[in-house]
Amino acid sequence: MTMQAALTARQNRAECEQLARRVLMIAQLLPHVQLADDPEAAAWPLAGLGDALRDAHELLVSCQGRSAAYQFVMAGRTADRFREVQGRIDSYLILFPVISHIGITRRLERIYNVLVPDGDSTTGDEPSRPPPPRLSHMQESPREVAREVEVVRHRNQEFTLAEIMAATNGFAHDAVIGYGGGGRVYRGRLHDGREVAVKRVNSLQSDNIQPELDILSRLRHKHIVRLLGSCVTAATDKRKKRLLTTKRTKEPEEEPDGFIVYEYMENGTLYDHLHRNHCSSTPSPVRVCWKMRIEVLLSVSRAIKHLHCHAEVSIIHRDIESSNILFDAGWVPHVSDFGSSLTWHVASMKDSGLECPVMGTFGYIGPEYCLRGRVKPASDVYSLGVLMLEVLTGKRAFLQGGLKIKEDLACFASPIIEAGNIIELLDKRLVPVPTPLQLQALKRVAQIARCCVKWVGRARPAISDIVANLEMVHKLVCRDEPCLVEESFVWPFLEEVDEAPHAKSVPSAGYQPNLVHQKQIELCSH
Ligand SMILES: Nc1ncnc2c1ncn2[C@@H]1O[C@H](COP(=O)(O)OP(=O)(O)OP(=O)(O)O)[C@@H](O)[C@H]1O
Repeated sequence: MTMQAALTARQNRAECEQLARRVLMIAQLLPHVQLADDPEAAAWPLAGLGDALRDAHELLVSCQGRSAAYQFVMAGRTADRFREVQGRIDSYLILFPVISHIGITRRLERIYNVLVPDGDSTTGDEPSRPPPPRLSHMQESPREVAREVEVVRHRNQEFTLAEIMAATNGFAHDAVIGYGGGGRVYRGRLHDGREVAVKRVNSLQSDNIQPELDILSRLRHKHIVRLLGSCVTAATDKRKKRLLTTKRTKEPEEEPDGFIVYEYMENGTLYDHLHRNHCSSTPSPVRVCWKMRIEVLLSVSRAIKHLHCHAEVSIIHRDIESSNILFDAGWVPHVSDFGSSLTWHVASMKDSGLECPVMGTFGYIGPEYCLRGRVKPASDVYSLGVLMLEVLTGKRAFLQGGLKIKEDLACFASPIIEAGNIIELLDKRLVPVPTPLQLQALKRVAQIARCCVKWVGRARPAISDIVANLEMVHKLVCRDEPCLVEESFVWPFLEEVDEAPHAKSVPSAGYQPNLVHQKQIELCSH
């Protein structure tokens, strides 16, 4: 309408056309601003724009077909009105880049929120920062959000064998930092100076590489070890063929097939800090600080929550245990070893879990998985519960007597927790005697752990409840004065009863065989 009015105006044509051009600019910019962001948020700075456009249109119409006398008398006033309306429209034009900037920032925040969900930023003594403003998911379809995630998805580098060899100094003996079921792990340095850990997976295990790469490449979380890349050598296919076609008269050669490159975790595993004696003059902070131990548990729970609830496809780790918790140079704990992990789709998930071969580490495997081969997210919760008990007691997940597994930690600790003898349970080695407030917090951790190791998967808490409760515990240890929140905080799952057979066993009275032990021993000997 404005353009049309400007064309037919006979008086003040130059001003009319200038005004029309500005209105046209607004018309072109407006749809972009509304699409780019929340229409409501975009609308409020532009609230007066409609009025300004209406005034512009009226002004242009008023310039049509007036007499020469009218023009002469009104010239000064008309010029003032043009200036005023033009000025108002200009002020809205200036706003467009700002609104567009806000729109872009919000998009980036949304992507960040998807990749690094809230609650993942505060552990340890780090100052807590306010969570980034969130947009409601109602504002954009999940498909659009997924597309954004896809765009920024971490791409893993493919390394050549020569690069891997150079980084590990030709797989030097002194570069070996760990041994796992899959193969050796080497410390290395890439040509760009980054320190890395290289897992060398031998030929018979090489089928396990791809699932681990698929899962890890989807994940970016402060407490999950980061995948940097991989190298699958050409030997893989040839070797497989050879293994299939040749009669095996000798053991297959030791030639490796694949390598996974992770960011390097300088400060070793939680297992080492809890169970190995360090010769270093400075004692491990995990050994000497209760607050640190609680922070480790909170971080691990947050990582599991990310796997179960926030990752693009939900993931069951299947091997949560202390030697799979690694500390980086800043002592930030990271969950590692996704070689046994599997993805699952909530919609297709049966209540009874997924049937699959039993994998994991003795002492940490949930009964439903160990006995019936059915895994579900609650199986990770069981392992996390055992990890909590390990951190509280400083004892290994299974107590070994000679070659036999004597008892598992869940079985040992459950009756003690139920009897309320928390002090009896706590690690008494290097760790200082807890303050009353710490004791209150540790008691809570013990109760959460007890709920996590319930016999029936259904009775265990969801990982989000565990994180919420550990966050309260963390607040408690960080406070100097008694915590008021703690009084009013609800611990819903702590009240539930459990029919767990191990709840009835006698604390530490020698070998207390139960079905899980027997099955674990069976699996172990197998
Ligand atoms: N990113 C890393 N940084 C430093 N050390 C690491 C790293 N990854 C693994 N290690 C070391 O290597 C050891 C074995 O690694 P990992 O558990 O991933 O191997 P695996 O073959 O998958 O073992 P598992 O038998 O537990 O499945 C770890 O216990 C740790 O000591």
